[in-house]
Amino acid sequence: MTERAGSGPRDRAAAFWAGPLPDALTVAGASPEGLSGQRAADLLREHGPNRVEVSGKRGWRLLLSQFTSPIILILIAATVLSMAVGDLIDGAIILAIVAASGGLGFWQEHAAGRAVDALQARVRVDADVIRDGREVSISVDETVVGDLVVLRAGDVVPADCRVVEAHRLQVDQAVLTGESFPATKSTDASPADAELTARVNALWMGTHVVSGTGRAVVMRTGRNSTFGEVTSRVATRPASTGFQRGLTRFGLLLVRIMAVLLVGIFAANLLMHRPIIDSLLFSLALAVGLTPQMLPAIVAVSLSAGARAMAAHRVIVKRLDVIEDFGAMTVLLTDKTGTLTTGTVTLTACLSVDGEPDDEVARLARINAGLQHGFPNPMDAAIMAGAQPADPAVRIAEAPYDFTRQRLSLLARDGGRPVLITKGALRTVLDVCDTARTGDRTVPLDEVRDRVLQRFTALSAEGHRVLGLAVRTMPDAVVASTADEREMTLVGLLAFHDPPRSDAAAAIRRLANTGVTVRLVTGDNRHAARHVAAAVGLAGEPLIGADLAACPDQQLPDRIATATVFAEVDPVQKERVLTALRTRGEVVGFLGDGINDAPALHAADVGISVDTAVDVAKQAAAIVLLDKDLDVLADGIQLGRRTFTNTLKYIRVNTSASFGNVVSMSVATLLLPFLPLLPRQVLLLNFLSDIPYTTLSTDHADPEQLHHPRTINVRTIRTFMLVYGSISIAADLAALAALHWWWHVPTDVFRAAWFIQFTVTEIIALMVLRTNRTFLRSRPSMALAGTGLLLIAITVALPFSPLAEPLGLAPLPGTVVATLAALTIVNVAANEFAKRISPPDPLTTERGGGHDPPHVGAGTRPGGFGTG
Ligand SMILES: Nc1ncnc2c1ncn2[C@@H]1O[C@H](COP(=O)(O)OP(=O)(O)OP(=O)(O)O)[C@@H](O)[C@H]1O
Ligand SMILES: [Mg+2]
Repeated sequence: MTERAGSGPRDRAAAFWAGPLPDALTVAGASPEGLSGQRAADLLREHGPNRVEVSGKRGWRLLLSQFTSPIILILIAATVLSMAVGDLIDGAIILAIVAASGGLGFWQEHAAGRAVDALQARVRVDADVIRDGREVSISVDETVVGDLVVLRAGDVVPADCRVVEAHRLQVDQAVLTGESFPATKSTDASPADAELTARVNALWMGTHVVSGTGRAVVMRTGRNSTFGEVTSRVATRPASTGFQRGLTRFGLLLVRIMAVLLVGIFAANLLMHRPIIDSLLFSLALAVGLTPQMLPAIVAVSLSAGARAMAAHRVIVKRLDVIEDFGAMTVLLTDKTGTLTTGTVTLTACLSVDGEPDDEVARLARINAGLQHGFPNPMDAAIMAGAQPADPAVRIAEAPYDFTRQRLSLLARDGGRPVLITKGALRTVLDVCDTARTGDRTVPLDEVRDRVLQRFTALSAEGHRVLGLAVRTMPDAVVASTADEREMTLVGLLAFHDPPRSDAAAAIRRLANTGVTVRLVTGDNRHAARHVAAAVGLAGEPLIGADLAACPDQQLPDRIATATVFAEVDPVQKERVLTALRTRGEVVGFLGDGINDAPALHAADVGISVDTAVDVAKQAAAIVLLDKDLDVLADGIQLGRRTFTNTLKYIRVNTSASFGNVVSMSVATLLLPFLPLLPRQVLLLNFLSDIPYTTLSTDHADPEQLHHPRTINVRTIRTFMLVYGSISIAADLAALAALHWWWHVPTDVFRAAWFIQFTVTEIIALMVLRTNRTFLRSRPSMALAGTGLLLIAITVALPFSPLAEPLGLAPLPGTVVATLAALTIVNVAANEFAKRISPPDPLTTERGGGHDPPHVGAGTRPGGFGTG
């Protein structure tokens, strides 16, 4: 990646990885002692928060965006043109209605955005920096150029930094580079023209520390960072969630229909020698009626309402657009420790190779756990719990724990000589041992191997987590590397207890009852995995990491089809399992809290973490649970489905009544000697019928609508459109026939009557088609019913009001009112009848056999872009 020339801070910090460190510190205005709190505060005020701002238009930009759709722009231009040639009043009315519609959308979206900002502030991702000479935790947003950042495993790299100090610092850069193996960082200089991956002394915003420790100085923040640059360059990337992709396809469908109608109606009107400007405005007004221009506001409002409802259950939604995918989730893949188990690990036994309790094993374990400098973890904490005052052993060096090797080695001076003490998953410890200590003797490992494995299996099957412990004396050693983990002597086993959560089984059953299957994926061994799985009601033989590794990508989806438990997997395999499930057409949620869960959290449709998780997991997650409680997940899923169901109601009105109205008007232009409605009436109708949508997010859903995972399905929308659109059109044309050919009403009465007719069909679509039940048996929310009635009242009153004159409406005679009322009853009956044959909400879950369009975007996850 090459740096673009420019000016300002970007330019000064360009190629900050090249050249001597002191120069870089000067450019950043940093010192090895960190910034003062005052200076940092000044910088923050001057340059703004360290944020990339992926989306979220606010203020003026949001307001403007309500008017920037091409069709609205053309309409405004045409109106201004009509005003120029004389029709001032008419034009002004049109502009007023367009402004009011835009204002309504803006107000809705704005309020929704504000509410969500407040919620999201409840989950904070921290950075540790040196301020005024002391280490403090601040929000990642508050880091400024020049800050000295302290980094440990599990930390998020808050901005682009230059390394000042590194101890076996390993960083996962997959977010930027896609490479799944961690990169080693050091203070070594990099050439100015080095590739991104070759800049060993640079750290990038958005990446995270996998192991080791270090310090680094912030060189670029926010949008000046490489991550910010990449993100803004791909700002127009395709919608990321399944639901968003569905909406996009629905939008395209409408645009296509609209284009045909627009041209058709305009041409027809011209052929019938109607005034050009009027015909143009009429066609444009119809086109506006067909574009679901309230959709962004509806979606924003219902998502924010959903997020607020979830917050009441202590579930914080960080990325709003996943709410619907949350409701669509078919598989929940979960980590073991702390989610299915209580996460409070206790050390229950330190055993010799012969299976006897052994103090020496306990002592060695404490040296290993107590002197390690890697990240804090429950196993080491359990070993140290209640430990005696410090052992005389002295730390020399360490080969820190990593998730692939699954071992932790500590080199210590114990009784005068350097000893390498290694503990880890038994399987991986045995790999590096060739002898074992039994009694006072050291014997070849093979002599005891079977006995050890039997004991290990028995302990694991009882639900213990078992580690192996091995030693090797290393005279004169001053460093420890993973290569030293060889020719070791097994000295014993450590058994830990971490009981399954008592509520897990019930929570899993509840999820299963609502169509979500839970699958377990863990780094722990197969026996322990099997035990915990059985305890929480998940059956099945575990599939092992080694089996996964041997399976090529193309065969993986079939291989994992029936597996419920995955054991002995490393972080990369967690992600592979997840991706394979998505390829199968599943909508996959991933629940995890460790550094090793970050890749899978990124790759999931719905990444879920907990507030106590490491920072990187919290950052990667789209949803954060404030309590480690599986039951709230089921609640959250219900809310996601309700949000989805309500959004679908809007789409349904749009595709039946609104769409039907447009077709009816197009047909009417051919049948009538005059325009069926004036352009301003079409726009007003459109504006007024938006009013009930402002309360749609409060609506109730029927229990059966929440019972299964839901996804948007363009095919069923098309069927729906055909059936219910036709009914609506038939009703409109029946009204037309009665008004024009039977009653022979004058033009303005006709328009007033049709205006009411159209509103009524929209209300029917909203109230009748919101449920598969008979409409009287499904109660709408008070707010929705209220705004619906308000809309009818306004529409019926309009022709009798002083506004009737400028709007071109006239009062209706009683006979016409009676006809419309009768038609309405027939219309409702027809819709109810159609519901028996073709339910408006088919409640199906679309799950393709791996080739289904909803998942073609599997590779384009947020954050998953290449180096460009
Ligand atoms: N601090 C440690 N020292 C030595 N070995 C460890 C340590 N932590 C974990 N291990 C070993 O590595 C294995 C994998 O643990 P890891 O935390 O990577 O898996 P995980 O998938 O997060 O597990 P879980 O599902 O239980 O959360 C453990 O079962 C254990 O054998
Ligand atoms: Mg874990």
